[in-house]
Amino acid sequence: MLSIHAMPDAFTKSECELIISMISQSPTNEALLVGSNKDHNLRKSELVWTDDVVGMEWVMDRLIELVRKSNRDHFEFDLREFAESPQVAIYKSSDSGHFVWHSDIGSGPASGKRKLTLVLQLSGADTYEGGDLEVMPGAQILTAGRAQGCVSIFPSFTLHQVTPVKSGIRHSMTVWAHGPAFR
Ligand SMILES: O=C(O)CCC(=O)C(=O)O
Ligand SMILES: [Fe+2]
Repeated sequence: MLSIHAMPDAFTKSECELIISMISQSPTNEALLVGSNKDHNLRKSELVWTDDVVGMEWVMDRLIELVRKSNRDHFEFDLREFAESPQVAIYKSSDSGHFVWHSDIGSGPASGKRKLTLVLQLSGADTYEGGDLEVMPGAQILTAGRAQGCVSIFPSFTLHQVTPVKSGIRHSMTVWAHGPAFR
């Protein structure tokens, strides 16, 4: 099974900047972990759920198409729906934005059915330091593509983390595809 599928130019730089400016007008929520426990040692970021932002339908349409193609070509999981709003996470160096090692499969009605995780790098790679998305599909740690507009897709059970942002601000968008339990 393919561990991480990278699509380097999935979005253009100007599309990423447009998404950042659209979400920057929305109020943010403090990031909650799977199961809604708040623990800043585990995660520190702000979140915007894009279902709450008008004019984002084209983004969702594109993300669905990318997941569909990636799943057809690489994963072949039984996917049925996108049961949760995509979220934009904002990791700021001013509060050491980060997210420690975790899997995305939770115990909630939607988070328990997550099967593929898609992360889109929204910020320009040289606008922040640190903030690497690292994925551990096996014994080795892989660093996801950092280029603006790069999409990384991996099974939601895969351990991954975002290292602390040392300077600047990192924006990313995450969406999950859901389906029946693995068997
Ligand atoms: O921001 C990222 O690159 C990853 C976010 C993440 O792991 C999550 O929302 O579960
Ligand atoms: Fe995650």
